[in-house]
Amino acid sequence: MKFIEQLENRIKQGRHVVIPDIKCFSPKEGDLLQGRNPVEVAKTLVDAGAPVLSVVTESEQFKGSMELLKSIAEATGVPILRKDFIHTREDLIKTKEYGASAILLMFSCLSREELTRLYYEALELGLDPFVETHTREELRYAAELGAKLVGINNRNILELECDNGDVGTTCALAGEAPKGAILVSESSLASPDDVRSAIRAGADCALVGTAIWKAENTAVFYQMLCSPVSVKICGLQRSEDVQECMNAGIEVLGFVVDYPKPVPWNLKQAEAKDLMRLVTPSYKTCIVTGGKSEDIIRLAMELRPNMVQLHYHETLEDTRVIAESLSEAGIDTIKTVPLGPQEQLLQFGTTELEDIIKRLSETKISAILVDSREASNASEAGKLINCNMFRRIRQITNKRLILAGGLNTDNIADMLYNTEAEYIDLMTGVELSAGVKDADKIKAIMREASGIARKVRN
Ligand SMILES: O=P(O)(O)OC[C@@H](O)[C@@H](O)c1c[nH]c2ccccc12
Repeated sequence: MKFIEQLENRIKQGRHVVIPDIKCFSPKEGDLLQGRNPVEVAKTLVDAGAPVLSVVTESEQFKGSMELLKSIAEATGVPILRKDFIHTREDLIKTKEYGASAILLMFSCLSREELTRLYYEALELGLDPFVETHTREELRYAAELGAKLVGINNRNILELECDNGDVGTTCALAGEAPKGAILVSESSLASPDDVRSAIRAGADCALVGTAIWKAENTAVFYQMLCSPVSVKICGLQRSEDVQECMNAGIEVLGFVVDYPKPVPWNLKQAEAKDLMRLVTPSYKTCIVTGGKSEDIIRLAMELRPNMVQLHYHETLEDTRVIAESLSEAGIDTIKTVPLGPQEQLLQFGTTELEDIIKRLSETKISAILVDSREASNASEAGKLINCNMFRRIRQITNKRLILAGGLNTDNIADMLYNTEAEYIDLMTGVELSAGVKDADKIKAIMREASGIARKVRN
């Protein structure tokens, strides 16, 4: 039970547990190695914290091998799941001989009788059976079998990863998973947010292959996948700070552009463009702006960020129009909710926070940012928001909720503990002076956000 035990121990520690899939080739994406040695990549992932590994040994479609399994088992020493199309007892014996601790058994290519027989033979040989499902019925059968380690493949493996399955499969099926089993969401997970969605839906861990192989920095990307909290750093103005954020695993890099009021972080469109060009695809860009809807939409179309944050006097109607138009272009909209009564009246015609949140939730925005800093005090040092209020807001919306305003290295641990925020946004709290970020502070924030030093709630 080495594989299961190792996973269980890690799940208890409160970080998101991600099983990296060592996969040389994807029928959909082609060569994933790009000249790298898979054994070295496996070592990098274990050094980055991977508690276990999965190795695809299937040779025709995925270009794996048993020798690869053996080399990785020897080089890393962590428990390994062998992924292949397993049919016979001999396959199991060989799996054990080559150093794996767990074996994949798939409903998609085994009858129930075959799977049941192999399940018990695996146990007898001291291998942890990993039962892979894709439907409700298969999950029900996994429960009847008493499986302790159950995967939901988000894709239909018989289509060799070419179908459009996504984390939605896990969200739809997780409720049906056998109680007490470790539930793994596998395939198609591309970002830390996909991992969070799978875990929010009820998975205990995620198995990620392709996305890890496509990332520019394997270790940093792996750590981002394991971070329960997503960090956004705003007000970037210098190329070295953009680089520091990426090195530290900051998920969202924010640029204040054409803000209608003078603030020290403001960039011109061309300056923002140059900085945003440095951001590689594992990270997301956000422009923070405000003003007239048409200007905001035009700016977004020029700069093509992943998201636009409306942080000025935009009304509910402006927000609706902007979010609608940006979502068609694949750009997410974040709206900052004003906390002062005057701004609330101006933008939403009411001072009832609950109403404001409900109305915003009906628009196409993807996230609501709760910030003590608003248009009237945009350049002052932020003060902390009320944690109870933040938690209350979360009860009334399904939108992502971003915590912002006055967060810094001194208060981050308490604020994360008291709000249970999954998305946080910092600006002045990681600065030496306006627009100059401090790499050490950024790293300290990441340590807290990734759960390494997190207080655990009982
Ligand atoms: O690369 P992805 O989309 O993260 O998927 C990994 C893994 O789930 C997938 O490779 C897989 C799932 N089940 C399998 C069975 C055999 C071979 C491969 C697989």
